Amino acid sequence: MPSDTYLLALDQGTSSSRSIVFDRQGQIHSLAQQELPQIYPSPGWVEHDPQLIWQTQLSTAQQALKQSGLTAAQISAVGITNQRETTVLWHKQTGQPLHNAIVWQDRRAEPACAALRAAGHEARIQHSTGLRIDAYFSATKLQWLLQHLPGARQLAEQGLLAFGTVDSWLIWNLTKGAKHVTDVSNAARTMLFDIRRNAWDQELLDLLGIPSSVLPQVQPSSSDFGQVHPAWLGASLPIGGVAGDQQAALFGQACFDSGMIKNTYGTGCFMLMQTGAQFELSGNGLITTSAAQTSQQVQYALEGSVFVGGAVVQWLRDGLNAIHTSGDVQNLAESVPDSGGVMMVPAFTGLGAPYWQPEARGTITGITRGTSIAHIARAALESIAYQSTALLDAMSRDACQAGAKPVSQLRVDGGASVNNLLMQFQADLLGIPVLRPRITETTALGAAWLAGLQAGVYANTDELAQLWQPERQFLPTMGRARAQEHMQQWDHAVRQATAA
Ligand SMILES: Nc1ncnc2c1ncn2[C@@H]1O[C@H](COP(=O)(O)OP(=O)(O)O)[C@@H](O)[C@H]1O
Ligand SMILES: O=P(O)(O)OC[C@H](O)CO
Repeated sequence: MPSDTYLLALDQGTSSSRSIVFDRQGQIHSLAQQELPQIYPSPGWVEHDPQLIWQTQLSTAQQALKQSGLTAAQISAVGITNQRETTVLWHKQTGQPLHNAIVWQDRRAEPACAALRAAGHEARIQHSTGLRIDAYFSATKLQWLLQHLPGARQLAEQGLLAFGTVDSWLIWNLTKGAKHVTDVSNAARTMLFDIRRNAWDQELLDLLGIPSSVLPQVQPSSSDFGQVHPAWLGASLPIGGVAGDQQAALFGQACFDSGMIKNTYGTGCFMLMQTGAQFELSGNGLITTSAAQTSQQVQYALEGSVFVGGAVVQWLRDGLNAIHTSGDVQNLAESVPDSGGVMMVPAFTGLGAPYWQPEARGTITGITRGTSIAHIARAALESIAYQSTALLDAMSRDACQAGAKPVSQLRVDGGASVNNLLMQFQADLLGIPVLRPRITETTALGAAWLAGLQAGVYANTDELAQLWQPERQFLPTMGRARAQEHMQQWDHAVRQATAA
């Protein structure tokens, strides 16, 4: 392969659409980004306009290509990564969406989930999909659309409707309706996909009243997803890689071996551990999901998510006016030697894994007359590391119960991973090195790598593992006894938040 080979990654996230041109070494050659408007029709509901998802994504791809100074013919392949679970339903003949996309954060399907739990389906669903029954996943969002949109069920039964997560919707548009496909890592987030057999779960489809004609065809994450129509980027380009954003980040962090873990510190935090071909159900509050697959060979990951990660810093900025920009939090927090006994549990919307306490609410405890806003900022920052430590502890327990080696390092990315104070405290609590890579755009990089493998730009994952390099390593400096004391204080604070 010539060294002037490039890959284009489309990264469709919750708050923005981004496109990045990478060179063969994984260096960013050009990047374009556009905000995506959020729609909140009623409390707990979150929607996106599917046409804006498509238009912003296309426009950033065109911009990134233009800025790169390359011609489309110099791009070897296109990779797609996306916000997961978000549900789109469209008409196969007109290509028009029937409704806004229902976003992963949307809670409208909670009553349907409660009914499934009450009817005793939890174990059956977890056994096949690896998931807990929750409105977060696509299944009950799709069920809601089919039940509430006039004529939708009839159209679906006539085979005229297409359901897709955001990757499917983008591919449908990029190929001008030639492909209705998805990859295993996105299918795994629908709560309709049997991740043991790598196939849609017909029994579950029947239970939820979902006609199989609406479903996309499922492929390995690195495979032929069709061609971008020449009308869009000036040439026909192969789409060779597709993965949900968190699985793409696991891939982009080169976590190819069982036991390797990455944590993405964005608005929330998403921690994934590669578990290889072995399907394991967590005994410690995590979910099992498909990792990106480069062949028909199944690959799994354990996943835990923290609902409020970097968002606690946004709250300091927008809710408390304690800082001007998110980056200011480091100086403020560093102006005091520690949090002075203050503990913050940012359970603004309940607590996710491993606690699963939807009713919990945020608390700040340990305030004295000497407490300043700096102590609160430090406690807020530390809460991100505490929550992530609880996830890693759960993963370590699962790994240990499965007879795996102890976790030896954590790879990090996402907006808040630039914060050195946070990363050092994370390493101190965990007692293992925290590694921040040179390229922190690991989500897009993962999609580019998946596409590059399919296009023959890279021979195998060993070659990709060589490209991954740390920019900085944070080594633990705190004694283990002190770290455990900290975690006990955190556990105590969580008990207070869940009792509130
Ligand atoms: N220096 C910083 N220290 C701590 N948090 C930060 C810093 N810079 C940005 N953040 C937080 O990172 C988050 C944005 O990260 P990003 O990866 O872009 O998130 P997302 O993909 O969820 O939109 C915001 O919640 C922001 O408050
Ligand atoms: O778009 P992000 O980065 O907020 O990620 C969203 C996740 O995929 C939701 O599961």
